[in-house]
Amino acid sequence: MSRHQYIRNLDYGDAVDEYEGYSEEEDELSPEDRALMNQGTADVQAALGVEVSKVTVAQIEEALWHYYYDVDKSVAYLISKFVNPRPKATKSAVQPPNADTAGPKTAAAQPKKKGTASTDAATTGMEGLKINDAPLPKSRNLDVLSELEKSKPKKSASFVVVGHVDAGKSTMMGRLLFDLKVVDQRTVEKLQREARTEGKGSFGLAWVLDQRPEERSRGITMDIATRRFETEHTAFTILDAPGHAEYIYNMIAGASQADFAILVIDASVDAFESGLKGQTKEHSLLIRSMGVSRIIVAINKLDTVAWSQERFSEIKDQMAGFLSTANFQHKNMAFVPVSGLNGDNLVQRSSDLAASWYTGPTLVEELENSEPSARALAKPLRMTVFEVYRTMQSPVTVSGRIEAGSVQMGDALLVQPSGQKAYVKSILANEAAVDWAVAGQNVVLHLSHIDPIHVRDGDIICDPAKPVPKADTFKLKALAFDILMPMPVEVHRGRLNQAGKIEAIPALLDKATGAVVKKNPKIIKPGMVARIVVKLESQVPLEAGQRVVLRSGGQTVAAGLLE
Ligand SMILES: Nc1nc2c(ncn2[C@@H]2O[C@H](COP(=O)(O)OP(=O)(O)OP(=O)(O)O)[C@@H](O)[C@H]2O)c(=O)[nH]1
Repeated sequence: MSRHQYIRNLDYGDAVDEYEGYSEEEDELSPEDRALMNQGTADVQAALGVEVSKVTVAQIEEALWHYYYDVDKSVAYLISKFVNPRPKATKSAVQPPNADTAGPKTAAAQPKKKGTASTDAATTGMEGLKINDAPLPKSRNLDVLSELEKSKPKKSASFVVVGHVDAGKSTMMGRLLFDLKVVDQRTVEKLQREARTEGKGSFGLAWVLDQRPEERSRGITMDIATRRFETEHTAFTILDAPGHAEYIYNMIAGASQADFAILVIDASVDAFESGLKGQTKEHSLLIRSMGVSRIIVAINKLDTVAWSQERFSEIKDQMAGFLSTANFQHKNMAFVPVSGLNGDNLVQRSSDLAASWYTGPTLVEELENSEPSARALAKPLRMTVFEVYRTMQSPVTVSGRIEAGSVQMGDALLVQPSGQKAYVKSILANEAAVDWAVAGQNVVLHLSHIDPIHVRDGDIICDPAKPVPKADTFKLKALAFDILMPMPVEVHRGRLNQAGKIEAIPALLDKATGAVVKKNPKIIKPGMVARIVVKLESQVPLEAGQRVVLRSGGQTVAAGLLE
């Protein structure tokens, strides 16, 4: 049964009216939803293991309701909220991540408590259930570009953290957040204690980002973890990607939202060499194909080789050579020697005497030196939906990054591929309610006048006057990672995954100029660039300029730009 079933079956106006008259005794859920809720509660309790005593059944039900019975998301939320709560906001310049994306508000989870008839609908979130009978949100018809010009907001940038499995990506980001005081000492010590208890002593810092029980028990990242921090000049969003080959589709989703990348390399004996054959290479090629041009290479775990400058230089030289063949320009590469575990050269320069040979920028300084990609401010609105969930403000709340254009309160939007209209009730950017937001910002939109069944992770929200078209066939200018020929493939664009096939290869192209070298080649070898035609099993929102990755048999076979 669909996770949206309860919402879909409701006539929202009636639901609110009926709500007034329900008695205490009635079960607030339909039998199907009660079954889903009971099963979900049991699954969440099992996943929480020994931590289950810290969470009540009501809190579990709230989380399940909010996340449409998604057990993983509910567990991640409950852990961050009740098992390892974040510290209260400090006066530090560094801001905590967006609270609205972090999970259900208590009141939001109450809409089905039919017995509490006297409760104010606005405080229960019931108001949010009226989908088609509420008045349309009012627009102030702002000229967003001139508002932007006037407000001169802090620069915002997103970066994806990639690299071979176990290179130390999550540990480094956990440590960075700790050193920037986004995460406090008590929380880190607690995570370290818990990690030790579970025989994962070295993963305490990584658990700041890896919050799912399965991630913790396996010691690997499985999905993108998003956290936010601010420096003096920039509001950054971290997209911590999984290194494990099995979860590469989540890494692709992260890379598609990034302005630049941190590539983490394990410098310890033999680890760099095996990583280069594995995800180091694949991730570098992928992020470049996804349009990321600035790369900061964090050469990590230098504590394990006594801060050998020779090892750093050896890795730096090999990586610079490899990255330039992957089409990164030397001026867009930076190399920082670090120990993510100890915090050397992340926020503060290393105090280890053995590391004194390095006098260059720290990792954070290199982040500050990175220019976000040019924003397509004047283009029509395009926003890829990262996640859909319920909040007190709206049963259809979406988070994601505005890739092009702008959005303001009261705007009418079109959701593709469902083709349904929605309106913007309110907007959150950098945790604060705002009247408008522009390309490059990660935002939360509270939508009205749309049923949640019509909005999915990976959808595109666009301007109804200039909608993104839907298609099931597209032409791609693709870099081959493997041999290409007419064959079945999986197509990845942001969060969207679709089965399809390479239907034709009309041309082999010159890598530098894009000119046709040969018409209708039979196969394309790795490293070549070709124009290929891909057919999908169903229609999805597609337009020129989108970045797409093709995979087959568990391998990335090509990536490129829609023509
Ligand atoms: N000695 C040392 N160990 C480190 C350092 N950074 C990470 N580690 C260890 O390396 C292991 C893997 O760290 P993670 O942060 O989980 O690695 P990851 O790259 O995020 O892993 P995946 O996301 O699953 O690919 C853990 O045991 C860490 O404690 C470091 O700078 N020095």
